[in-house]
Amino acid sequence: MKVLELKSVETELGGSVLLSDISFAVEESSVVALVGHNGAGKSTLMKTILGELQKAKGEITINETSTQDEDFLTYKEQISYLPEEPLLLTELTVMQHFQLYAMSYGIEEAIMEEKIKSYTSGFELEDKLNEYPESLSKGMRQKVQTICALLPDTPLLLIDEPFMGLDVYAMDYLEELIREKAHSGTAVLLTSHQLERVKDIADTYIMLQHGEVLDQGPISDFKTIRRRKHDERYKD
Ligand SMILES: Nc1ncnc2c1ncn2[C@@H]1O[C@H](COP(=O)(O)OP(=O)(O)OP(=O)(O)O)[C@@H](O)[C@H]1O
Repeated sequence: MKVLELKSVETELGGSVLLSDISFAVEESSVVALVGHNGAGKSTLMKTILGELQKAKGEITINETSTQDEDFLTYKEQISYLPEEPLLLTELTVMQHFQLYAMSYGIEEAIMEEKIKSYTSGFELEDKLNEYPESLSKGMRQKVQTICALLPDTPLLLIDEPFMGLDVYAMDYLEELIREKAHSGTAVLLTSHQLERVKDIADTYIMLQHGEVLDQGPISDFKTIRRRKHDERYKD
């Protein structure tokens, strides 16, 4: 099933077209990597899917029925999002952030507690539950935001630069969690510049350039394309 489908989506901001004619689908239980140079439009596309940026044209549908234009609340409830930069609230502790996310997605208390225990142990944050964001390191804040996004079991998980600021152990653990999510049915769309890591977890890729889809296909093709470009550059 197509958990996310975009048809000819266009996004404008301040009179300039940032995305044009974007069409693709993300299937259930799959991981799709959104790749491209700085400024290619990856974060803009994530924000357009979330509805933080309003699309000028096209259609975005979740689970083949819920369109962004018709019932935005139902549409939005089916998405969990990990932003590129942590958006933590200064007045809430780490635990209160988790509770806030769990409550807003209606997660049962026992399930929430079990997940928090498991994720905080995996990310080595068990002793930080009563701390405020200002007393955490950048990587720890990123881990807190990551756990918030992983708590709900939504059909679609959007992750913008998941590995940024994480140490290698946390990156490996997150990679494992993303695989688990996909295995249990979640459709994952992630952006990353860590191409070596991405090619191990993604099933397919979408390459953006200047706000347009330059290329898309199975991740095995992406490896070949990259190798060919690398070989061409160094053949002399
Ligand atoms: N608030 C904004 N107002 C105007 N233009 C913007 C705004 N945000 C982004 N852009 C422009 O949109 C284009 C795409 O930016 P975007 O942040 O989506 O790129 P990206 O692929 O996520 O890049 P990176 O890899 O650096 O994170 C860029 O040309 C950028 O200058």
